[in-house]
Amino acid sequence: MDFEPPFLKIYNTLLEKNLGDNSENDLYSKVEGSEELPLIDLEKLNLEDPKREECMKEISEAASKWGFFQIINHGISNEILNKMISEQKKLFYQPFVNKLSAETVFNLSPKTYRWGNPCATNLRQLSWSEAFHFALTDIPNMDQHITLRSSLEDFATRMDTLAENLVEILALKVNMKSNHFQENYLPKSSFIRLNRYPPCPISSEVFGLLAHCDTSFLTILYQDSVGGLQLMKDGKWVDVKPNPSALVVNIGDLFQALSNDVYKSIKHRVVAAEEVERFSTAFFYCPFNDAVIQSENKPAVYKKFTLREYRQQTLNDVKETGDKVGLSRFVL
Ligand SMILES: C=C1C[C@]23C[C@@]1(O)CC[C@H]2[C@@]12CC[C@H](O)[C@@](C)(C(=O)O1)[C@H]2[C@@H]3C(=O)O
Ligand SMILES: O=C(O)CCC(=O)C(=O)O
Ligand SMILES: [Fe+2]
Repeated sequence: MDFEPPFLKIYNTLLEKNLGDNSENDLYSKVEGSEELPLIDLEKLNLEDPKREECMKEISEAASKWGFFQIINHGISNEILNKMISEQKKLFYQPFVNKLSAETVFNLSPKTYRWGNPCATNLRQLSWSEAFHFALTDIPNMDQHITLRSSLEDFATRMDTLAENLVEILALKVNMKSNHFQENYLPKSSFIRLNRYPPCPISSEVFGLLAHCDTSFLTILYQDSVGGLQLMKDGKWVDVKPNPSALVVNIGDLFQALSNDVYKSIKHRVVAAEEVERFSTAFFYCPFNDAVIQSENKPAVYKKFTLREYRQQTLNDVKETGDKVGLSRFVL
């Protein structure tokens, strides 16, 4: 199919070198934890205290204990989510050569389309997936993509409001001012990442997406019903089972730093499926690039840094090592 990225061809050298090598072959051996990821009903936020307060507590406890939780009654309609996925499919089903030249062929911003991990140095770092990134600020200019633009706009508007509500609740619980995010981090550099995980003939050898933490304050993810997302909990990989009415929320590196490690940015990855393709859509809630990330708490765990510095460090690390090093680069 001419829309599939040529993973096998490009990964050939690394695969030939490593297939049959057991140290690289036990990729999925540690999977399975029995604990259930918190599922939080946001409907309770519309009720009177103590129900509302209880819900806020559930959110902050999940963010500190798990760094991950699922939400239901989140207010984003199935219509908006389905419309997004159907536009996403249309985009991924374009010929691979056109996706590669998305800047010229589709008149999209540079680096909108990404596939695999061009910097991988070993099997553990290969990723059997492709993605499109859309900065929220670029979406209004997508004149040549009317239906995609409208889906992205609807999705972004709802996700942005939801993310704002969640970060404000989380901020309150670590004694930050209730409008901390509004006052300090506007305009934002939030973006949407459309993910596609093609069927993978060597699914026991490579990941759909290698283990990473997100560079964001908070990420909200919509996943289809295929499954494959796993998160690290107490040293074990735990499946995030698909729930069609839920969205997955996770704390990103920036909120971990801002909360001085109260909230946790947790490693997660996606296991590749052999027979079926999988789609997910992620909203990364981020401040403007020169926003300073610094906790008020003492003693501070991290040096103060700007998002720009953090992104640059990540880029360099990925280029040099194939992997994102992350927050440990900024420990005091
Ligand atoms: C190779 C990589 C690119 C990535 C960092 C990683 O090591 C693994 C996942 C990628 C990801 C996914 C979420 C965000 O889009 C991102 C910016 C991040 O923080 O982790 C990207 C990284 C990237 O594109 O540089
Ligand atoms: O597809 C998923 O379930 C997770 C995607 C993800 O982690 C990301 O886009 O950062
Ligand atoms: Fe992620």
